[in-house]
Amino acid sequence: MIGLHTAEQVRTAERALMATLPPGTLMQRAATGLATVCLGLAGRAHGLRVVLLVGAGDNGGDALFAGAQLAGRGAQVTAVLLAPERAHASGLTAFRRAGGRVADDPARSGLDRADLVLDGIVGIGGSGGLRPAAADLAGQAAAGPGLLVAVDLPSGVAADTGEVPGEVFPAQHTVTFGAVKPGLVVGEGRRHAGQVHLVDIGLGPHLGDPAARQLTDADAAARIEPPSPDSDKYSGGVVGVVAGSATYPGAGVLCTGAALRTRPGLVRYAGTAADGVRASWPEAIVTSGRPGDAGRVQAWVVGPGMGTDDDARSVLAEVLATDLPVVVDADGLTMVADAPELVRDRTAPTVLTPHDREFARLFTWAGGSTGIGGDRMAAARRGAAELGCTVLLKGDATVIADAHGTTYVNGTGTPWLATAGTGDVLSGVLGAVLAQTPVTGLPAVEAAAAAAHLHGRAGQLAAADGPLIAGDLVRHLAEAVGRLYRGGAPA
Ligand SMILES: NC(=O)C1=CN([C@@H]2O[C@H](COP(=O)(O)OP(=O)(O)OC[C@H]3O[C@@H](n4cnc5c(N)ncnc54)[C@H](O)[C@@H]3O)[C@@H](O)[C@H]2O)[C@@H](O)CC1
Ligand SMILES: Nc1ncnc2c1ncn2[C@@H]1O[C@H](COP(=O)(O)OP(=O)(O)O)[C@@H](O)[C@H]1O
Ligand SMILES: [K+]
Repeated sequence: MIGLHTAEQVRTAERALMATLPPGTLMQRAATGLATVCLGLAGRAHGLRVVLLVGAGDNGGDALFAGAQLAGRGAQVTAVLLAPERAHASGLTAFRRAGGRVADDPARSGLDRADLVLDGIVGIGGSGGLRPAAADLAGQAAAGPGLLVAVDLPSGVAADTGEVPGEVFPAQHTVTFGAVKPGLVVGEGRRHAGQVHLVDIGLGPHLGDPAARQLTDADAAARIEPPSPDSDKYSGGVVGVVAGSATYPGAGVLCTGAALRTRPGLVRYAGTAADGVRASWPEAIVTSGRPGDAGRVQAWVVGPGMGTDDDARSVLAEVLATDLPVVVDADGLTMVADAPELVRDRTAPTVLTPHDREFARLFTWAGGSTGIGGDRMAAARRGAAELGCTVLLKGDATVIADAHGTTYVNGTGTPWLATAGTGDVLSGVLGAVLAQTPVTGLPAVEAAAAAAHLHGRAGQLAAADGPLIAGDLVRHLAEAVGRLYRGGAPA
């Protein structure tokens, strides 16, 4: 499990640890980790042209000490000081002593021919959009040829939320210290962090509970129960699917297929796309009747492509009136927006899986001029609390939150998933994981996080050779599940 810790949580842990160590120890650990990652990325030190962008705080101190180490290994290192009189004093002394050069004029920093640029402008001490001089340097770095490495956090990204209120240093790599900050993996910040390298500076015992979490492959595997020798087709949990329509059977086919491929015990389908579903999936038990005619299930998926007419509304109400876990997606969400009490009054778990437009329709405060806003974790938590459910807010970093504030940020996937029908597949995967929860006892928020993780991995596999369509995702689910269980080993 990867814990995501806010700036305040990191500072609290740092204070506790620093009290036990000689002054400067943590910064030395951070700088040594940073220099080590940089050497690994560059593959050499001698002759390497490095430019440090140095702000007035400890983030700049990290850059200066790391720059000193690189200079000591033969790199040609130039520091651009944003506030020369406030630059980290001992960092600057060490840097000069190691042969580093301070640029007299930011315009002649060498950013136009650097091999490597370290962004030490601002770290967890930042607030608001980058100030003009810092924004200008970030822009020059982005325009130049150097590999862009952010120190702790790309300058311009809000550590706790991933909001980017102005200009930003567009990092290709971020070397972060002590703990991964949410802003590196969620919202817009994720798009500017590049590959994240976590340097252990010893904070672990002092960190406490994270503000949010991200599952690893092993975590996801542990949350999707494989069959055992005493299993039968019912013991993995039976999934019920209400999706698609006579005119548009596709959503029913994709959703049913995804549920089957995730955990093929038994999947029941009830709805007007029955003929199409039966033709595609002879393994499913299919009725064209109402959910009540389908037989017993342990979880329902309701909504994708089912329409929003009076019949659809009454079917949705029937499913939500059960005492079973329910995933509500797509058209189901549109109908819940008109009748939120259907969800609010439930005692069994409900998982809503909106994309941004559906989210804005569901929650009036999010539908205003500012929309969801830049803090996607806060938005998902607020929506979940308002309806007493779990909200899975889709995006390039899907956020899952429940009414207690427990939050996960998904770390898998690919932009190729932005294609029609992939959401229908996600709801089928989620239905299958949720149907196990009466046996596994897994909270719905964890089931949803595991489903999003698996869905993203299937997307990565399906996109390995080029563009994917939603059907490819269903076809790659079995391999994705198998890889999770085998720890990612190739098939
Ligand atoms: N506290 C510790 O023990 C450790 C801290 N470390 C480093 O220290 C950093 C935090 O240092 P600080 O608390 O000094 O804060 P920062 O260095 O992150 O930022 C403070 C400086 O940035 C400026 N600044 C703030 N917002 C800005 C904006 N929007 N545009 C331009 N400049 C802005 C401020 O005027 C101030 O000079 C961490 O991110 C990490 O890199 C590491 O050395 C590990 C140990
Ligand atoms: N740019 C992106 N990068 C990664 N994943 C994405 C991106 N855009 C969408 N996705 C994922 O693709 C899926 C799309 O779902 P959805 O919008 O409901 O599509 P549909 O309704 O057509 O099935 C979600 O799982 C979402 O997280
Ligand atoms: K930085």
